[in-house]
Amino acid sequence: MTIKVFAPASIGNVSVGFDVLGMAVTPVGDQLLGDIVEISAAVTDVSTLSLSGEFANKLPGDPKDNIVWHCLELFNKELINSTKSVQPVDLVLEKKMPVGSGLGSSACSVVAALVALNEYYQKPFNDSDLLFMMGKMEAQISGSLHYDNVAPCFLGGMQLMVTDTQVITRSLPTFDDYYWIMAYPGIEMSTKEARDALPKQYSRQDLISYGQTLATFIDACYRNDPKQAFANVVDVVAEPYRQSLLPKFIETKQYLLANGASAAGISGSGPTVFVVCENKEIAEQLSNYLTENYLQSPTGFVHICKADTQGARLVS
Ligand SMILES: Nc1ncnc2c1ncn2[C@@H]1O[C@H](COP(=O)(O)OP(=O)(O)O)[C@@H](O)[C@H]1O
Ligand SMILES: N[C@@H](CCOP(=O)(O)O)C(=O)O
Repeated sequence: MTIKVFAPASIGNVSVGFDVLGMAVTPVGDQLLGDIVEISAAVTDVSTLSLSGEFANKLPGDPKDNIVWHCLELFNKELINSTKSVQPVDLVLEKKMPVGSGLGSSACSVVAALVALNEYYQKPFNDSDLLFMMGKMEAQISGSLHYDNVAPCFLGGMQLMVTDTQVITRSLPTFDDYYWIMAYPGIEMSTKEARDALPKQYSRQDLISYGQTLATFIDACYRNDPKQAFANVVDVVAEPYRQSLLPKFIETKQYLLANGASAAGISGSGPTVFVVCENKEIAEQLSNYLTENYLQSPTGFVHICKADTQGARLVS
């Protein structure tokens, strides 16, 4: 029996909710933007991990340093803790997501691996157990615990991290008519380094702005008021300190907002930019602009996306 799980790209923070808001995205059409993990019974009596896909060559040379391998180790430990027996498995990671891209690349691998393992063992763990494990793995990679990529990648849609540690995340209504452009310029930005660039403390004014814009955004989501929601996609926590690390970001954002974008910002820790568009025509125009002006290497790409409402899923 072979099981294959796909886990989608996501926008960490969505600008207005640093570390507490994230949204999964999927390109319009039938392309899959995310990672795939395949699992089957091991051919020998030891587990293995092999890699394929466009960005496999960007991952650590030793598969045991891969986050997917760490997921296997954690999952096995949890199985043993719940007195279940562990079997050797062969894992294959199809690394379709660029690393250090701001598209939740490590989250895609973590989520696909843990969901595939859970399916293989016929669901010994529930969604909360899995989410805890996903958070642990993401923290190991980025240096601190944040669920804003793993939660939407796993569950789909827009997710708000809540203070109840048993619940962790709640789904928010998304604006289904809107398009989200994802423009990855083809350069790397380490999440850990981008987190280190942030101040340790913020002013009272920033604190008030953060609370007010996030609260207004959530209120607008529930009232289905896209104009108010997207007017509040403002980042006082990360963007002011990260934008200078991202070549062409400042002038690109200015152009996008002056030419029809409802909102734009850094996806996760960058360098990917996300752009919210109220219709397909604007999305196509701005996506052409980004292709011509924001891409900086041949591995860059631009996708017109919608919110991915499914999250991690079995694929054939
Ligand atoms: N399967 C994997 N997917 C992505 N990164 C991985 C994986 N396994 C190990 N890594 C390492 O984890 C780090 C991920 O970097 P990070 O900046 O957090 O990426 P991203 O923001 O795209 O998730 C890199 O050093 C990368 O080599
Ligand atoms: N909230 C995190 C999100 C990081 O997302 P990634 O896609 O860059 O890993 C942050 O902004 O540091």
